[in-house]
Amino acid sequence: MIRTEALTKRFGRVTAVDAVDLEVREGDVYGFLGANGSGKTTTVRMLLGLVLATSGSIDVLDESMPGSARSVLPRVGAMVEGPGSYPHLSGRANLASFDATGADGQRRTRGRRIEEALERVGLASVDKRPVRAYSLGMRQRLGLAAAILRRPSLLVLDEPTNGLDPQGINEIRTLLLELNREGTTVFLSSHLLGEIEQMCTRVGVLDGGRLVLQDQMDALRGPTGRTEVHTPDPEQARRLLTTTAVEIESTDDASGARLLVRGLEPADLNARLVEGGVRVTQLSPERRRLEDVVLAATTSGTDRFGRDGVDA
Ligand SMILES: Nc1ncnc2c1ncn2[C@@H]1O[C@H](COP(=O)(O)OP(=O)(O)OP(=O)(O)O)[C@@H](O)[C@H]1O
Repeated sequence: MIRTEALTKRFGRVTAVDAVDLEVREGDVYGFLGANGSGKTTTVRMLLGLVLATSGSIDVLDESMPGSARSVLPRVGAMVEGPGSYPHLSGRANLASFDATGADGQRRTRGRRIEEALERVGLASVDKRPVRAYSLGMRQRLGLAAAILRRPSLLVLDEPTNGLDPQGINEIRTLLLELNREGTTVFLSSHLLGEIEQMCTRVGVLDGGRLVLQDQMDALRGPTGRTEVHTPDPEQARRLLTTTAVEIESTDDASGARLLVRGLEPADLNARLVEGGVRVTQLSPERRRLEDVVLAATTSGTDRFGRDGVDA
């Protein structure tokens, strides 16, 4: 759906985007993760033909950008750096005027599509108030409504949850996952690790303009080789597993303690614990956390990334 090769953008002496090879596949929810200033917005703008690349190539929906912008852009729903709208018009009027521009906004279905888009972003009940009276969250939703108005096969969204409260963030997440299930490929940029970890099937990490990591989320969050066990009997478990490397951490929940066990397959470990009379409330292979993977890949570490909904 999106493929770039050696995509580069220089602003004078600053290399904002440095030889980036993106690969976004059909059906992905692709999370484009990077700290503030790492080059996300510049990349997104190049994908959409809003900024010219210094060098490198871009294919979107199998066509070259920006050369094929006229045929590509009507099939891409986009929201970049805050939604643009006419402040004196209502939300509906904004969507109608947006839909009337460009080749594909079929007039016959416009009214129905506008209502459907407003409904999906949670703005169905908006009245005739002009957009200038909207809260930031409402504007963000309106921007998303514009992006999905033409039922695009690809959505490109730059920080789509910026300015939303936790409930709004949740609603937008749910909406994007729903659209994805219906067949829309979603590419979204974010500086929030938690957001990407929760939603995305594939991740690209930008660090100082370079793509330092790109892989399927499942592969990144692969098993560590340890098994995580929750038990109310940690000391008994430790005695039983004397020949095995065991780390014990206490947890706050009622399950007692969390044990990290290396050197035994989960099934064997489970059998041994049960035979030894150790009560087990939970047992599963430990998986790597996205935060650790990103930390290892980036020079700046993860300090400059926001946690879930909270800026660093
Ligand atoms: N028009 C411009 N002229 C000069 N430098 C620019 C321009 N646009 C971006 N830059 C620089 O390019 C680098 C990347 O910026 P960009 O906005 O793409 O990052 P970002 O990851 O989107 O950050 P943010 O999350 O803060 O928007 C920064 O160092 C920025 O100062």
